[in-house]
Amino acid sequence: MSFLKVHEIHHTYFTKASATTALSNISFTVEEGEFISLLGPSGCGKTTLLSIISSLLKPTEGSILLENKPVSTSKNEIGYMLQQDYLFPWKTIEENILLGLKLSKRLNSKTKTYALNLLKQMGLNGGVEKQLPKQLSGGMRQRVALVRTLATEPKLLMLDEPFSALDYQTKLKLEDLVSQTLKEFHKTAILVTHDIGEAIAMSDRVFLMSTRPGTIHKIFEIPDVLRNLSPFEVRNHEAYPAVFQAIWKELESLEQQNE
Ligand SMILES: Nc1ncnc2c1ncn2[C@@H]1O[C@H](COP(=O)(O)OP(=O)(O)OP(=O)(O)O)[C@@H](O)[C@H]1O
Repeated sequence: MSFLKVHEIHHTYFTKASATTALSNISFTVEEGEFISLLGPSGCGKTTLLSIISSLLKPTEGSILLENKPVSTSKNEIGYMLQQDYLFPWKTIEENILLGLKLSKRLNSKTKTYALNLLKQMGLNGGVEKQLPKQLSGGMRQRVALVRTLATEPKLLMLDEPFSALDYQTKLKLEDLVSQTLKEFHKTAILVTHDIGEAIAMSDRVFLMSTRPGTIHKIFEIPDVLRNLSPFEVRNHEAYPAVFQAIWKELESLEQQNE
């Protein structure tokens, strides 16, 4: 049994005047604890696919199974980390990270301690929990967003360009932190990114998507020597440039086909 099974997904957006086929014939499986990235040109359907996997959007055809069952939106099975942190500005950091637990009626002293400990583990201590989001830097706010995501202990994490609004140095540091945390908690994650380096540095496999309609064009297995390193170490490893070149070449040829 696969942890996540994406089976023959096909999706067309219909409007009164037109029909756009966003995804065609998408099938793959993801194992528990695996980290995969979706990489591809703009408009290849990455966001549509994430929405379908999280059951926020019903596909025209096909099915999604998480541990052999359809995904339930009510059970907090999926956690999100997005480009914007979406923290409530008028709520303290503590209130923000406990919100998911509160809404799902699972807030008790045990889950609260768990969330507050996660905050410390992310290096956010010294009274940060009593502060408001505007008092924190962009990188700190994304760390809070990660805590809020992990606090409800989701089975599957969706990371939709979570680092793209950050400066380069913060982004590299946060990639390391997220990667290390997800490995420690043995979390399964799907990352959407436009950054080839980030995809290689964080993933076990990189799915390259093509456009019109969106399909999985090619799957790149990241070599074993890079797998147990931190994203920062991966970027500096001698095996990294060859993987980068291979994906770059394939992406270029896809873009040429679209011109
Ligand atoms: N609500 C919608 N109605 C009609 N067409 C849509 C809708 N949402 C997306 N599309 C179309 O479906 C295709 C895939 O869009 P999607 O946003 O999933 O791509 P993406 O890979 O996430 O793009 P980007 O990298 O630019 O964020 C595009 O051609 C887009 O124009």
